[in-house]
Amino acid sequence: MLPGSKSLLPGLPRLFGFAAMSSVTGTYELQEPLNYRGGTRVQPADGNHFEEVYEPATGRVIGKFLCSGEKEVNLAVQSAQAAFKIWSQKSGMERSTILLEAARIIRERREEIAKMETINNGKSLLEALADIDVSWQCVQYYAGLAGSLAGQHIQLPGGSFAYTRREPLGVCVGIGAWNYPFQIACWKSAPALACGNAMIFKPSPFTPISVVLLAEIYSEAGVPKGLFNVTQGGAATGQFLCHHPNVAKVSFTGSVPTGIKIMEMAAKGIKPVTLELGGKSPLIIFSDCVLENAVKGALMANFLTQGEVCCNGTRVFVQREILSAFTKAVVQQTQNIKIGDPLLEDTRMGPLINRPHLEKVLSFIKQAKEQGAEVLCGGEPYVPDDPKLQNGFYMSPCILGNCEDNMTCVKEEIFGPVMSILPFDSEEEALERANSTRFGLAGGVFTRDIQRAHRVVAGLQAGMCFINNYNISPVELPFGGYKMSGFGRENGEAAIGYYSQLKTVCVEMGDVESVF
Ligand SMILES: NC(=O)c1ccc[n+]([C@@H]2O[C@H](COP(=O)([O-])OP(=O)(O)OC[C@H]3O[C@@H](n4cnc5c(N)ncnc54)[C@H](O)[C@@H]3O)[C@@H](O)[C@H]2O)c1
Ligand SMILES: C[N+](C)(C)CCCC=O
Repeated sequence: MLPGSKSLLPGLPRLFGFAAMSSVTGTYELQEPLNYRGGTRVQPADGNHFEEVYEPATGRVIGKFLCSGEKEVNLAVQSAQAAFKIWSQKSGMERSTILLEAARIIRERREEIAKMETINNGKSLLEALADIDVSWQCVQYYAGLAGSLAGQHIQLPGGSFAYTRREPLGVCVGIGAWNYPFQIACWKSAPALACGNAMIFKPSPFTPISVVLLAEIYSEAGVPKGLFNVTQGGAATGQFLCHHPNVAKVSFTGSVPTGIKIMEMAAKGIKPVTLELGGKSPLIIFSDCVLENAVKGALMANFLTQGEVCCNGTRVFVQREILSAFTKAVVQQTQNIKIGDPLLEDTRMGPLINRPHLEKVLSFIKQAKEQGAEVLCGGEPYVPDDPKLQNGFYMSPCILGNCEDNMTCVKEEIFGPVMSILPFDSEEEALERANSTRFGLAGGVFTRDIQRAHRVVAGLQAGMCFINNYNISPVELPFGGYKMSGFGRENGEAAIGYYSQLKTVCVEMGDVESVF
């Protein structure tokens, strides 16, 4: 277990029993079709253009796929509708049995899935394994809830009564981002399927591979053919899905600008949406914290998955009395992060997702310098020694000092390994500055003062708050944003409400009293 990690990234302790795996970086070639429909991998029935798939560690193109067109989307919806008829008639316990089997298979195949995730996304194998553990735990958690989904019984005068039924919505669409490809698909599909829905999932075109493994696993576990389909493509494919009249709900994870478009499309069909969007979250470190934990927390808040994490605490507010000690320690530990081949066990930071994104992150750093920030470490392209990695999309993790609230690096989501340090003096000041953003996904506080800790998180305008830790994600906890970071919740019991609808049945036990 990582020191102090406790239940951090559940499953991490298992990792250390994991046999050393030699790196196969630079060898994988994509061969099989990536669409999944009717219980099998298929080539799309039509398409608009081809997308290349990259291995970020080497910069190699490992394959390409045809982005699905309207005809393919229609077929996927038809397939899901047929499966929905069967699945929605099953009892919660029947669904639970199948989902438990899916969770078991994911757990059994965790190393293979994690390896695929690392090859396609670039995150370290250590993190990918933890992601896959969170994924099977999520499926297992909703399998556990499936059997007890129930309504209410309400007594009415004269022996009459009413009851409510929790019913599925129908065919739900899940649209995912590229930073947690397999985990996002599980966070959406597990509650959706537990509630009796079917799902069509469209991953990001940057990371199309691992979600097809999930589709195969659901089939192997025994879901009806077509219950979980994968449709590949980018914006155009996503639009066909969102506009489809037989789609009942859209659950989206991605950026704010795309989230706005998703909401507009869903509005046309009065479809409910869940929006898991971006953030620029604050992490407030008080001078009475356990400094060692606060430093570790700041690294966890900024550098998982190369900083490409929606809920990262990238605005690190540090009380002035400990600014110097905190900055020295955090810079030192950041410089020690081992960058390189993400499939090697001791690598802690892999490449960013692709070349344009790397350049975008570097340009944020250039702009930060122009606006007066000081680069305390990193922020440069990084070229590993291994010749096969030399065209990969690596950079050194960056810490910016001398930051001010109005700088672009402090206001905008960078989605890369860039931490901004901001000194503060009082609690009131820190809270006001922390909330001075259009985002509201997450926030954190490090302090030994228990009253202050609860007071500060109560004041934070954010959906996911941490006290004396950051970026842990047990599946029992609801996760989602305030303000422009979205609405709806994933994980926890709360997600059930977003994948089901209540029917009220009013039962008369006497005679009808008519006013006519
Ligand atoms: N809140 C969360 O849980 C969470 C989790 C992960 C990532 N994110 C956010 O995601 C962003 C990074 O991911 P990204 O670059 O993949 O985001 P993105 O918005 O560019 O794309 C997300 C998904 O939407 C699809 N898409 C794009 N345009 C579309 C359209 N017009 N109609 C339908 N679908 C469309 C993409 O193909 C992709 O599958 C960051 O802002 C990050 O904070 C949020
Ligand atoms: C697993 N984490 C680190 C909480 C990230 C959740 C998904 C956000 O990008």
